Order: sequence, then C-alpha cells, then structure tokens
Amino acid sequence: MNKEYILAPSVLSADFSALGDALQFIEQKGGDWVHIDVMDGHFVPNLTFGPPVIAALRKRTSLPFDVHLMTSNPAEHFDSYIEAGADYLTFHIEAEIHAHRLISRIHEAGRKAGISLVPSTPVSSLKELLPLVDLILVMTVDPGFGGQSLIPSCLEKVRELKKLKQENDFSYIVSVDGGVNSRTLDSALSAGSDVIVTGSAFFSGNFPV
Ligand SMILES: O=C(CO)[C@@H](O)[C@H](O)COP(=O)(O)O
Ligand SMILES: [Fe+2]
Repeated sequence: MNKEYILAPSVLSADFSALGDALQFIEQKGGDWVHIDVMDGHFVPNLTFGPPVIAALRKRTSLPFDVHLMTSNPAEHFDSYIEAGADYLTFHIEAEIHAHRLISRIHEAGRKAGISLVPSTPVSSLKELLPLVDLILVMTVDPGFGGQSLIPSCLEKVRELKKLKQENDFSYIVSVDGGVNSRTLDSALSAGSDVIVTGSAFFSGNFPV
C-alpha cells in the first residue's frame, strides 16, 4: 500500500508471549517503525517493558524503534533505552523539567529526541523546545492503556504544531498516538500527522493496511 505517512504499530497490543512474531507481523503489514510503550506504573498506572525486552526485540528486526517513555524521571535511565536500541527516544514534558539537557544527551548519543504531551497539556508548554526536537508525539488519549477512544480536540494541537513548523522552519515531525483506527485515521492525517501510532486497531485488523 502506498501511504504518505510513517506507520508505527505499537506492540502494546500484541500478544506479549510472542513479541518476536508481532515484529514479523508488523513487517508483513508494511509497518515502518515499531512503537514501544514503556510504562513505569508511576507516571502512568500500568507497567510494560524495560530495556532487556527492548534489547531482545532489537535482534529480531531492523525496523527503527520508536520508544515512548511514559516514565517519571526519564533522565535517570534514558541511556539504558539507548543502549537497548531506541532510534527515537521520546519522553514526556510533564515528567521532565530539564528537558533541554535530556534532549542534548539523547543527541550526543546519536539518537533522535522526541517530546510528548498528554491531552491536558497545551502546545505552548513546548515553545522553548520546538527548535530542538526531532519528533513531537501528540497523545490523543490519556496515556497508560491501549484501546481507548481518540479525543478529537487533541488534533487541534497537531494543526498548531504543523503551522508553527511551517512559520518557523522547524524540522520536527508530528506523531499522533492513541485511538487511531480505520474510522479516525483520516482525521489524524488531515490534521497533518506525519507518523501514525496504532496499537489495538492494528493488531485486531481494524486498521487499513
Ligand atoms: O502510548 C500509548 C498508550 O499510552 C499508545 O502508544 C497505545 O499503545 C496506542 O494504542 P491504541 O490507542 O492504538 O490502542
Ligand atoms: Fe505510545
């Protein structure tokens, strides 16, 4: 299928007892990246993968790893995720005051730095970081779980970010994460999303691939 966006299926909705097979499935279905949701049971009320699991998956595919840290204090352990094989490492603005420093450290390690914001955080909170980041991940659900419904008003942030990018010649790409399925895909794309993350819809056959 010829598509004009980066498809980043999230293994959060895969069978955790067969994550290697999930990577193969993503490749077969034309996924461009693998989205890996790291949850610490603190920043979000759920717990998922850590660096050892990511390092094991790294041996099974050459697709880029889009690691989404939903963790408190991401600066404390970001290097383990880089060592494990993250290509894009995204952390939450709500979890890190010293974001400039963390972005620099990710860049010094030779990886792409992403910043994410939950539905209640406005784009204005990212103002100082817009010239620095490679990716902005707009959460369209409250993070922590797959299978939730996309909050349509969050897509306004995608429009705002794309406008700011154009006006200021910034280089970031914009990703939409949460509740994207065959019904909501068009709205995410028409808002200007460059990357589409999809978990439950992709693994249940409710995503147009
Ligand atoms: O970051 C998250 C959830 O916190 C996402 O990456 C989910 O994995 C997306 O799942 P769906 O909403 O597509 O089921
Ligand atoms: Fe995610």
